[in-house]
Amino acid sequence: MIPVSEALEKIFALVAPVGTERVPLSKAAGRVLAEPVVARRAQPPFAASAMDGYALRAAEVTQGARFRVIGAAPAGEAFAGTVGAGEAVRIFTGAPVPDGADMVVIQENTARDGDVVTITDPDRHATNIRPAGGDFAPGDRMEAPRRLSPADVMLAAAMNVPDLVVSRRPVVALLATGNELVMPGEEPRDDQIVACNGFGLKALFEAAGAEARLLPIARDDVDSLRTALGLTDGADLIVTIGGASVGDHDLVAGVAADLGLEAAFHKVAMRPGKPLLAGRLGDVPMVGVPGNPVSAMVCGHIFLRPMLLAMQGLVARPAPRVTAALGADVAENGPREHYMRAILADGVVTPFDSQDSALLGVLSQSNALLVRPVADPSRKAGEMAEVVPI
Ligand SMILES: Nc1nc2c(c(=O)[nH]1)N[C@H]1C(S)=C(S)[C@@H](COP(=O)(O)OP(=O)(O)OC[C@H]3O[C@@H](n4cnc5c(N)ncnc54)[C@H](O)[C@@H]3O)O[C@H]1N2
Ligand code: MOO
Repeated sequence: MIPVSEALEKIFALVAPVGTERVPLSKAAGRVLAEPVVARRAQPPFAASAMDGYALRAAEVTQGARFRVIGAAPAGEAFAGTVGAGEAVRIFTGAPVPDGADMVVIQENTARDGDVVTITDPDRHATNIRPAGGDFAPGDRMEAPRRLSPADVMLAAAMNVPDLVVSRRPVVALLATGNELVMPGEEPRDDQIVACNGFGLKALFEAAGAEARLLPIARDDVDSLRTALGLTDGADLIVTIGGASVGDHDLVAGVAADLGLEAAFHKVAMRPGKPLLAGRLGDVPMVGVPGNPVSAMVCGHIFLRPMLLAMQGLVARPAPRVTAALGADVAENGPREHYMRAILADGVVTPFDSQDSALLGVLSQSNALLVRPVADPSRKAGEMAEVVPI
């Protein structure tokens, strides 16, 4: 058994960025930007009115001052002339401010009569003009790599860049193994169970930006496993579920070894997740997660998600942690790092009483994993602890 930190290093050593593709803005949200976005123009591209009102000379704004309205500037239609002394241009939000004007008086502070506008409130605390380039200048950059938020996509669009170079989505082949498994919706025999792990992991991987392909369930025999592993062509990562432990029917490590798996490790000092294995099958990294559903998902959060982010060109780093006060006393921990299913709320983390790695209901109610270091002594409520939000 190796420590979690060492296993994670070995996991990162198995992967490299999967390459890039160009996608239109409409498909870019949530993807990892692979090349910087460079602004093709300034924003605003001209000094723009921030309000509906009258463009004129600020120095002339006094109570009751009157201006002759010499034209109009709707958004998208600049007024071509120059605003002189005693003149104003009717202007609307977003329109270019005409030459000669250095202030927009909002229409609520004026009275209009024919082509004359009178100041009714000489409030000069704001010019109501957005300077050219006040947001960004041509050549300004949005740096890569970064996960593109909706606001990032909006910024790229404003920079007049219609498509972006992003990391390809890593393709994950997900292979559940076990004679006891049937697909959801089928009629299980009394001695069978419904395969759920693949669905949880698929959802987790896709939320991390990957594309996950659920392969048909492999039976606990060498031929079935070999066949199933042969269906992983084109995958950037193979993830097997179950059959990772030491029982007579736990064949994954053996079959993968026969197929040429270059093992990185098998067994990690963590709970749950001890039987985790990883290596390289030909050119393709492979990770075998344990069959217990909670173990599979915890390994997903602690190893596979960081791995998939690194494959998309993001910095290879462990699942982010926060600190929180314990909401209950906890007993001393043993020789494996314990990831306890817990609820994190208002800076307090409270683990569930039952931590059996088969309890899907508890996992579903949890929003955090309370991390108990190896050999951590018992702790009192109120002491600080590390937590991985999930
Ligand atoms: N003698 C020992 N027995 C076990 C050890 C050990 O060290 N010595 N380790 C235990 C630990 S810890 C774990 S975790 C499990 C994991 O073992 P496997 O990876 O071999 O998983 P399976 O035996 O195939 O399955 C375990 C459990 O999970 C259910 N399962 C499997 N796949 C799915 C799926 N896709 N969806 C839902 N449920 C699944 C399976 O039916 C079993 O109930 O081993 C311990 N044993
Ligand atoms: O390590 Mo197992 O994953 O406790 O259930």
